[in-house]
Amino acid sequence: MRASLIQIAVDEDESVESRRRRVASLVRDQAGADLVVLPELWTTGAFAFEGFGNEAEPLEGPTHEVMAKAASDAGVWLHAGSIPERAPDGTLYNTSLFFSPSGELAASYRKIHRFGFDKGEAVLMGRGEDLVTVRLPETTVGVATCYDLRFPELFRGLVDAGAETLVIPAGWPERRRAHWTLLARARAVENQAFVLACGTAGTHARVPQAGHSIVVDPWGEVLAEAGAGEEILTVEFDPGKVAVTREQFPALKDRVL
Ligand SMILES: O=C(O)CCC(=O)C(=O)O
Repeated sequence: MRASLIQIAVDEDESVESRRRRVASLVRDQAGADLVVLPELWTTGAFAFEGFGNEAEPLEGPTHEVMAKAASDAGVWLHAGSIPERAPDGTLYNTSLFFSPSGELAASYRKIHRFGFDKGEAVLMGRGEDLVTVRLPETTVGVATCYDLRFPELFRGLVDAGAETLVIPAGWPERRRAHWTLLARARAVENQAFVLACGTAGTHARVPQAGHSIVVDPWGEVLAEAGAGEEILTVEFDPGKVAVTREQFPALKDRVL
């Protein structure tokens, strides 16, 4: 299976509209991949809080339209990262969109753990409630977003729902880059699953982004890791390795809680 993680630079000198066009073109360039992954809140920037309200869109808004077409043009499964979604009741959510190769919205996921403690996303956005998995021909994907990476129980829930590949878009800051790579490996090892974690590059709202998108196999080996700048990280992996790892080292069967 071939996956491309598009680590976009999210800087303030590019408009949302032109970034959407640019990213759609990068997605189309990935024709031939099975799965393409974009980062969290790449239209606004994960730390550009004022943009959440200004740029919020309905689930089937402009990003949905452009990304559905890009997925079908490229013929790929597309985890289109997340958007600031405005729900019909006015609540904002950090919502991921997952398209099939025909451009259908196969799933959406509202981020469960909102970041910021008593500010930012944690107060501006509503909390998602549902775990989401998506069945691809080669693997079952479980989705999570950025700060969710710190909450192992969410990933256990995804594994219980059948997840073998964990896809995690993020806008992780450079300041805590060591946590990002450590936690990505930890989630892979403890769940005996592939982890595909796609971050952003650039600087917005004075927060330099970590980049360093990473793909980890079920044994915890890093298959590929990006640098700090804009980059497309492409990796081939065998989804069958999940079943082999879980059979040869059946630690998941020893869970007692
Ligand atoms: O947990 C972290 O250190 C970063 C989380 C974050 O930036 C986010 O969820 O947007």
